[in-house]
Amino acid sequence: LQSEDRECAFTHHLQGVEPHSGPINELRGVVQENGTIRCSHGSRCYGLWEKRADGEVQLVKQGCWPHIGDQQECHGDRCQVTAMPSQIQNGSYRFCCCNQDLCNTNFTEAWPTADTPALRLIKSSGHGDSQTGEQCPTLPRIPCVCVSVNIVLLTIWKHKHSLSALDVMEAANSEPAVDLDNLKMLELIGRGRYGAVFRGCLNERCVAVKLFSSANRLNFSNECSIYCLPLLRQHDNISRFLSADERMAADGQPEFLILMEFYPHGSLSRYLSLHTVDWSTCCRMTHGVTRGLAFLHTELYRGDQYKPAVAHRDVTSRNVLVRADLSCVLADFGLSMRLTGNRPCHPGDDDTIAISEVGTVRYMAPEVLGGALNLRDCESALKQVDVYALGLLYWESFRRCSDLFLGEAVPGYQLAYQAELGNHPSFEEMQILVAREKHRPRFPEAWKENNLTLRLLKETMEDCWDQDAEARLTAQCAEERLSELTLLSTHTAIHNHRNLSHGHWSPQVGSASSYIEDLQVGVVKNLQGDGHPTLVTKMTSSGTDLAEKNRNSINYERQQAQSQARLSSSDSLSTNSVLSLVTTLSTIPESEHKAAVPSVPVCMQLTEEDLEATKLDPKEVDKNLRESSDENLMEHSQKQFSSEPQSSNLLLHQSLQPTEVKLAQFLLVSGVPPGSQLCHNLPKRPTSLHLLPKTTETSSASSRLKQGKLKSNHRQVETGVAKMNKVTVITAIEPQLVTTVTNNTSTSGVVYGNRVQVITAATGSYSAGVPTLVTNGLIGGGRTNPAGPQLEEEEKLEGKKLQREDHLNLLNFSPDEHEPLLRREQPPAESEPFPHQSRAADILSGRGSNANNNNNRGSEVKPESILVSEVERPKARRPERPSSLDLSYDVTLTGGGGLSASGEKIKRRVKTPYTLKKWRPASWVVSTDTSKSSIAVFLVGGAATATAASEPDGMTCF
Ligand SMILES: Nc1ncnc2c1ncn2[C@@H]1O[C@H](COP(=O)(O)OP(=O)(O)OP(=O)(O)O)[C@@H](O)[C@H]1O
Repeated sequence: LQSEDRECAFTHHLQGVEPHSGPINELRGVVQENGTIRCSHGSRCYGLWEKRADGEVQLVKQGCWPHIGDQQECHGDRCQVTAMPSQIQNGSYRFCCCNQDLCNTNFTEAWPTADTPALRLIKSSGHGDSQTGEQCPTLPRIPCVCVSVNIVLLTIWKHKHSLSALDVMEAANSEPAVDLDNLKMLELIGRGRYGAVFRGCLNERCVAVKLFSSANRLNFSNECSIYCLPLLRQHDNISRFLSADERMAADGQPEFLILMEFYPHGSLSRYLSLHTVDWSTCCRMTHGVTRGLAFLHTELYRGDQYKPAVAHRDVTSRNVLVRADLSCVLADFGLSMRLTGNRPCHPGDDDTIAISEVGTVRYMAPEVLGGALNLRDCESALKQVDVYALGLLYWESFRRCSDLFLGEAVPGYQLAYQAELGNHPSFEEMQILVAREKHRPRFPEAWKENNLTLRLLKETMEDCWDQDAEARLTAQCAEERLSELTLLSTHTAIHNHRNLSHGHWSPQVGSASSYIEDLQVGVVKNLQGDGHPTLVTKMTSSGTDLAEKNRNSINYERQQAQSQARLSSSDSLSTNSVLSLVTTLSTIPESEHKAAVPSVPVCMQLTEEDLEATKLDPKEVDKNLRESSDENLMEHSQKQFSSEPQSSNLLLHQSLQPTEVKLAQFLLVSGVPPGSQLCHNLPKRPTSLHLLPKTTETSSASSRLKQGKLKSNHRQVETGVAKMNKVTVITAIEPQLVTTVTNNTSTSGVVYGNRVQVITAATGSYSAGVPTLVTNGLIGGGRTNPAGPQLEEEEKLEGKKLQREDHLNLLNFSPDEHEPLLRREQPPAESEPFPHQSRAADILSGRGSNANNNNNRGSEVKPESILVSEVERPKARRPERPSSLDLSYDVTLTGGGGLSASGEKIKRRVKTPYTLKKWRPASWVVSTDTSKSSIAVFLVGGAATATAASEPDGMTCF
């Protein structure tokens, strides 16, 4: 039945769609001559009506409803409105969906009301057997900003972007219109790739106005449509959208505005460039961003409201805004994308091409840079891309945490990879550094100490920016990590003193994703690949009891976990049981942070033992401790932080960690040829940067494979260039800033073509004492120094790597603003190195390979012979963290012969509590005692042959 075509009543007056003219992928069907629509892919029919106060009913939209499974009532043969209208704007909208041909012609209200019979048939006009003869409206009167914006956009884009019923529903949820006639633009406060941001004033309220030129209206509309999603605007960690509008610019072109709450500290990047932060503030900031992202990624149902999962796709420290109380919100949804479960990414779609082409180059995940985004599961893939960037954002933030640099100067603010590639990294440089060389931002020397806090912090970053996208944390899990980190003291007098004396924010306790608190009790379907709703309940606490309650709550969890572990002791299930218990910790709403101030911070009451013992199965700990002794960890840490470049001629045994040696020995004993198998377990860093090694007879197949991949990259990149060209042209007609700065006032002019609009205003608290804007460099190219004055200090210390970059000290101007989303020069000749290779190679070899990278836990280099054998084989997926999370490492071979993790595996990983993960050995753990061990080692490809008929080819299980 799912694949059956359904004929539905169709009304799409807003778009003026003619029969047969609607693209099938937008309308979800083909419009018929008789005005109906034939829906494909098993879509259902839907209808949306507006019922006015005077009782008049007007049809808004009818058509195909592709969101099967989202609404139970879609299975009926009649279009029944089951959601109480009070949930929707003014109680005036009626939505229903159904699964019979033309069942959406009329609707019935399926709830009893005082003045209507339980099932009162309400007629709508337009199709089929109209009972009341009311005329279909050609344009609904929907009194909300989002819809008016969307209507404007609809007329502009006609067939390009349609307003779905869901859009209208979501729009109906929005706030009443704001009258923008009284809006005054006071000061330019920032500029991004898609527009300029002004501080403005509306009815004496300070607002931020984001101005998009007509060329960037797609971003504008996308941002609006995301802000208009149900539930989004209620979230604490999503920037607050107020209104949107279109107006005519001086050049006669339309321009678009988004009105937002004004965040006095500006972006996180700006704040960090001007201030250091203490541990608790830093945790709070990063936790807020993570919480916002986790919420964004989550598909949510509440009553009749549905919020799809959304990928941000441009997570950067510039797209996080800082409130006056230093809490943070996620902003800038111009590139965001809905990832509803029913939204497939078909390879080859326009959509699909766009999927892999966006973002800020600096923050692009290796799979995006390498053109290897997994489009088969784009929902997970895009979330993973966001989490990668989140890891970089953590690094930027905690590097400014004064409590992590006791007794020494806190390093100046740096963007991720700024030390390596400066202010304007090119796509190629990023590709070499991040995708090929697996380089990650370097942890400061001061973090070398392996105390618990630092270890957890570093692991959290590493687990976010893991090279293997599927091995990354989910945003929900990252949020849990941040919650746990918040509990930890940095073991410093400064930190303790601050907590005691200020105590303005008590650490949030609990590992359950706390964004749900805002929604009270909700059914959440939020995990990648996890179709099971999770019921989350809210627990609150307040006042001085808070700390004790938190502690009790944790102890309670510990007891539960331990007793559970006792019950199921010997098999891997015990671990899973512990995991599930651990993930249901109670939570405390952030809104209570301000009020509930424990006299002694929770983090000071908890000892390290408390935290470590809390959630661990003692047997698991014992086992892991044996394999992962402190010495091992220390050794690992030393390797991580070794700044000495390592020789490329190291012998194999020198490049292996003890556990890897164990594995080697084990494999030798098992009769597996080490040369062919071990390389999978070795770090993948090549000794040189030959990205396109010359093909040999023996490696032609794999070389072709690689070339094919590169070709595909080029195709995508070229599209990116085309897009950028558009943007570049547009930039010329965008307002250009002319600013002079005096002590306390700023006079700014905005150039619209040849017209200059001068705005003078007291800069107020926002820019007081801060050189927010100086004489503009934009007209001449607009390159900026995002990092502020501190950076320059550090640049000198950083071996003058950044001196090549021009710095103009415009804090609010994106360093990447004039960079393409993707930019690529001519593809190099096959045998030549990449144009920027030498720079990246210099960085990597001169300073030693990145020691932080969790993917490089072993040695930095590998013997040439192993390199060759790696080139000769298709690259196998590196098994991730076998000892902790994936105790039954569940892998399947895809049709193409590559490995893919199963949904089960992802699910388990997603739910892995940190405390178990942190005990994982630095590398492999192999036990030959199969009766006691729940660990399986899989060797993939090469000489190993399957030992059982059930095992896939090329994979041997020991
Ligand atoms: N609501 C706001 N309140 C205060 N400052 C803001 C607000 N929105 C944006 N800004 C400032 O304006 C700058 C530019 O923002 P914008 O979102 O246009 O660009 P961006 O995020 O820096 O770059 P891009 O759009 O290319 O990602 C931000 O970095 C921030 O400093």
